[in-house]
Amino acid sequence: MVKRKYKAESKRLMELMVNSIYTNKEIFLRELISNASDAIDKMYYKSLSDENLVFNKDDYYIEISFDKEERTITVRDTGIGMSEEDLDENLGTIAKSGTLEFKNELAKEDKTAEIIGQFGVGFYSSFLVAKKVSVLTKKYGDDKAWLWESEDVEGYSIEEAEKDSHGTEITLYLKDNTEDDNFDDFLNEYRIESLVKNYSNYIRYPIKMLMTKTKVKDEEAETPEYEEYKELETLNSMIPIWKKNKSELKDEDYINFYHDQHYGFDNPLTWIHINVEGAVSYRAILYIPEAQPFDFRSKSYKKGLQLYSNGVLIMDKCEKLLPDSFSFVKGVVDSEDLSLNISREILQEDRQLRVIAKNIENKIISELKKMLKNDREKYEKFYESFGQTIKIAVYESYGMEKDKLQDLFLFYSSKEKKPITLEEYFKNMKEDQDKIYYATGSSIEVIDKLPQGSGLKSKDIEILYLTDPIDEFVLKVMGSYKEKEFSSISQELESGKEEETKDELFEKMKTILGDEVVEVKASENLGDNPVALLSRGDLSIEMEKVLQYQENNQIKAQKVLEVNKNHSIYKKLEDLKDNEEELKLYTNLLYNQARLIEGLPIEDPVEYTKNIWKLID
Ligand SMILES: Nc1ncnc2c1ncn2[C@@H]1O[C@H](COP(=O)(O)OP(=O)(O)OP(=O)(O)O)[C@@H](O)[C@H]1O
Repeated sequence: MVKRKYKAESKRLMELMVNSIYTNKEIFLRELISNASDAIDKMYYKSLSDENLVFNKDDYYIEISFDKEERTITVRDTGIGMSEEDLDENLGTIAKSGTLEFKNELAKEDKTAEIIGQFGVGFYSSFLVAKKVSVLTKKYGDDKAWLWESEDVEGYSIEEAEKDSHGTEITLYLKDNTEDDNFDDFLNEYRIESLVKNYSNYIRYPIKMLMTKTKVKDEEAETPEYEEYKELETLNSMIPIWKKNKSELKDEDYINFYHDQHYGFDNPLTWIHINVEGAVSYRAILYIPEAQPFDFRSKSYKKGLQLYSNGVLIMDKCEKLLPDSFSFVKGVVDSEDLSLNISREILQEDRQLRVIAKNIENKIISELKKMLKNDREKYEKFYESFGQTIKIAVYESYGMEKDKLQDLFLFYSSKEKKPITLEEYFKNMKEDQDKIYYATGSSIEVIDKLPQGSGLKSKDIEILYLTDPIDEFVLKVMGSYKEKEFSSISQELESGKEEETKDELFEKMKTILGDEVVEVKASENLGDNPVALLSRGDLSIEMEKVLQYQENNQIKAQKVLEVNKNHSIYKKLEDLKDNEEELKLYTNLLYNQARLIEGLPIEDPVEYTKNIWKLID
């Protein structure tokens, strides 16, 4: 059987490839610059084994220029260049990467190179914006130079040409403007500058361009006149801050980088500079902002870190690098070990990314714990801004994130009169105490006066005051801390236990209140308060409020009205037991007052007020 080769309509294939791989036309410049950088790298690696070649840094750079009249953009490098054969092989064959071969050769000698190219397609992205591309090139060590040209992706030509020194000069003849695309946009020095800074800022070699400047024409003149002149400027900053050693960097370097990258208008509260070498190597700088980003609470806020591979920006917001609990963290990650997909836009597979994300999460947690231990004030400031985000993450994971994050929580303590951690509460627990008590309400002051807390306080038991509406939901999904169950002071202790002897008074009060309460009963824990409202079962009164507010849900907590038998008001009720009208009046009043204490609305405020007037009168 004769084996036949596939045939392909190369023009069609090329068009398909170019237009389907890249979603963003502007990346053509990133690809040409990356190729130029690889070509200079090859000179560098050559110099390591070639005695005759001295790698003088100043001789190696990339230069971009454009011609508005001709509508061309040129990217020139002083790299290794290409021979006629190289041109034919590398630019004449789709998906052939001379650079990958070079990297593989180095690998055979156990050398690694931070080289960018690997797929053998980047060059063709030129055709996203150009109708014609010409490549003038001379290989290092060769006498002859060559001109490769291709128009409308329809084949290419190679002819001998003139060029003084080694390197490559690629000229793009821009496509005609269309209704959708204005290619002339690229013929603007500020546009090019911003593309370089965005995608190629950390290419190791200088990327230069003539930039327009102004100066005063005549210093002596009374009214100064300005004139324009051009100056060759390096557009990229080359060495990224995250590749420098920590010891080289001052606080202000980190703070400046935070502002330069527009991570926030505030100053960072702290930062973590990571350099991991291992199965997956990466470097990162992570910032914890001082204040919430201005759009943090809006739907348009997107979490994520900037992701670089070998100094080339791959993604501006890589969501997968950050868990929801730390969605406020800003920063950058750079790794050589990522498997990029061909467009360098998304990642081929997630394994490396998952390893990095896990590692980053652990680093953030340990940094926060360190802050909690060493700089409590700073931590409290952090927690004020972002504590809720961490709590929501625990709640939304149905408690799965609990073990990881629970020691980052702070809640106000009734005893310490300041926020404490769960661990601190745990350590302070009484020997026979088997529950972690909490109380909920709109503010510390309000909670502090809740009658339900009196009993515990008299026994010197600490209570956590929860003022954030999410708090109780979080504790409910957590269930316990170090095997100590969370227990609300507003939750009935022994739910629904039938009393041995039925209390006639309480029965009557229950009848008056109807479905508003499930029971009226006596309590020993109300201190000097006559009544209090407690909840039975899982849904607390605080949760009822949040749910009604959030979801306009009519779901209600089962309420129990507890009455303090040691209070004089109880005695009064006893006396009124057989006076139906008076008992109704007082029962309703006391119930509504208990509702008010809990922050619940009164169903009929007019009736309630009139009843009080009746008593005053
Ligand atoms: N400026 C240049 N100087 C020298 N060789 C170059 C230059 N540009 C391209 N080449 C050669 O052409 C090959 C193909 O380039 P192309 O950009 O298509 O792919 P790549 O850079 O290898 O991989 P990737 O698609 O990942 O960018 C390169 O591997 C390199 O051998």
